[in-house]
Amino acid sequence: MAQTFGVNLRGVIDLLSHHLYSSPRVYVRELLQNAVDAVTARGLLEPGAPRRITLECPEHTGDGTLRVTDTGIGLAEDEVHALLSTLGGTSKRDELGFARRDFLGQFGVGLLSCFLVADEVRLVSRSAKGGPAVRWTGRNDGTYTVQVDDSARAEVGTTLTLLPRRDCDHWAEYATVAPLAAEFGSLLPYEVRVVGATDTAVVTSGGFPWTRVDGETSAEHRDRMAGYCKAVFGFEPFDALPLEVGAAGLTGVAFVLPEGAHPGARQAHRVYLKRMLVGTSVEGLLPDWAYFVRCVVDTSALRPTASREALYEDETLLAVRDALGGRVRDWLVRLAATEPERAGALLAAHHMGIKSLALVDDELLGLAERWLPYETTRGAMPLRQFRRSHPTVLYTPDVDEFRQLAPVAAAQDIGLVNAGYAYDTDLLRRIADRDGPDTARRVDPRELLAALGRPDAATEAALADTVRVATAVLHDHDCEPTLREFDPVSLPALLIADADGERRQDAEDARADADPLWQDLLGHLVDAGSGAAQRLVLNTRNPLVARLAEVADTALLESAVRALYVNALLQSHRPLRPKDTAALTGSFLDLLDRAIGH
Ligand SMILES: Nc1ncnc2c1ncn2[C@@H]1O[C@H](COP(=O)(O)OP(=O)(O)OP(=O)(O)O)[C@@H](O)[C@H]1O
Repeated sequence: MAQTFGVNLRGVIDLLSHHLYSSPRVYVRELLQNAVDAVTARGLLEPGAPRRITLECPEHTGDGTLRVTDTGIGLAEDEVHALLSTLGGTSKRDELGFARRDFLGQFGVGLLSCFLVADEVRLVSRSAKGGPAVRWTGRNDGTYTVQVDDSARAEVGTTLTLLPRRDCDHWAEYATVAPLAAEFGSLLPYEVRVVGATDTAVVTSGGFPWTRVDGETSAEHRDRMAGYCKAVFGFEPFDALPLEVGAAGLTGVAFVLPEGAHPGARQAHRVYLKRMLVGTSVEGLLPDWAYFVRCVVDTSALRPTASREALYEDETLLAVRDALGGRVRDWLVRLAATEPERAGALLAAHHMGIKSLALVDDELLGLAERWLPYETTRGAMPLRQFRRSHPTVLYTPDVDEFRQLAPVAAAQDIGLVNAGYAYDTDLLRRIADRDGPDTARRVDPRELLAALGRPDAATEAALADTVRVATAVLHDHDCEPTLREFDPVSLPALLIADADGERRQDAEDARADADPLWQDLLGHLVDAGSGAAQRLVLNTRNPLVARLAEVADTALLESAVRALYVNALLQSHRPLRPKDTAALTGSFLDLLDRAIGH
């Protein structure tokens, strides 16, 4: 025979009330939510019925309790059993179990959050549908009592009384409840009042703060939005974009951060669901690339998680994310067309997000190309500008390589772009895909070598010995010397990597460490290649290099070549291998020894 699960009520109540929600503060939200739903339900039945919700704090009630009264639909005795006394019992789903559009609640567990702060909850209610008033008392051990008592309450509606636990008194105080009610409920459609000893706060304000009010000029609206953003997020926005996604019943405003937000920064949006605050740092409302935008929205179609503190990642949320991302993107494109200066400043401030979007969006690719500055041998400038004087954009995919090649390229009048930062190389590849392979190309260091002039025969002859010694010394470092004359004169030597040679060198290094089986195979690879992995290009225009021709002492020549090699290697920012470090130390000490003399 099939048996049903036994349920330990106290355990379930503890689980739901203490572990579903992140903080006891949410009990205020759940109370407001039930009261709002009850008022809404009554309004559907009796359009002219009063719509009031009042929270009376212990300072006012005088007996240590918090009292929440609403003029809502109330509950009859059978409903009290079916809804209040049943976990998961809710009046807010339709026959098929779907959450009904007009209501905030849907899970039938919210009332349990009262047990976060109270041991006992008392309810007195009179239903708008008729019948006598009824009393219900629930305790955190999972027991409850129901009593029909027609004298308990004359008017239709519900009063809920919380007896705070001894250690939770502060959760019921006016100083806590009034700000919490304001935070969660300021946009609710009915008047919510919090009463303390002498103060009364009406926490609801009517319309959405982002809706333009009658008679407000667009400049006034903009100023008001800037003030609202400052109050909510703490920054002066670069701009405020109205948001509207009809299909998701969404309205709101998106604020663009003024400068350099970090791309890894968490998106933190303020989300209201049917006018009740879900959370102040809800994620996933915008695509990742829009990390520089913060939204405040109200929506009726997105689904909250049961704790009501985050959004459920479903198809609707995906569609909303797409729609809002599209809105931000269109705004960017329009800004670039109408206010190019401002757009340029914004794009420069948020270039990471824009670049990541430009990888998949042609229009943004155009904006990135027109506005985002790149480091080039002609100074910092957008690619569009660079392309005007360089039909083919030569770029290095590596910052270190750029640092090393740029001075030489600039002196030879070769334009070079540093595409070593995030997304840059991919963007240049996209531009080449769009406009043709000749538009942008990774520079091959060897083509730079080809652009450097050969020294005259006399210079070559004078340095023949130097080259011979250098060839022997550099062999150990898988490097070959070459003589060229180039600017800048101050640069004695340039180290250029040869991709084929590098691969061969890697294989050779691997062979040294590999077991015999692999050594053979790697040996084939090593032998198949030709040429060294690197080339040390000695600049014959440099006075130091020129003077090497006069050095007769071979040992000194060797140290000088080693020193030039290591110096060029350091400038290329490539890692030093143990033999390079040894060359650095050896040549330095030898030259020092010679400089000091005997
Ligand atoms: N102030 C009230 N007036 C009338 N009915 C109420 C009131 N508070 C609670 N109820 C009834 O008790 C039911 C259970 O409330 P509870 O807060 O536990 O869940 P819910 O609001 O339906 O869903 P959720 O878990 O999403 O809040 C409600 O569906 C509602 O029918």
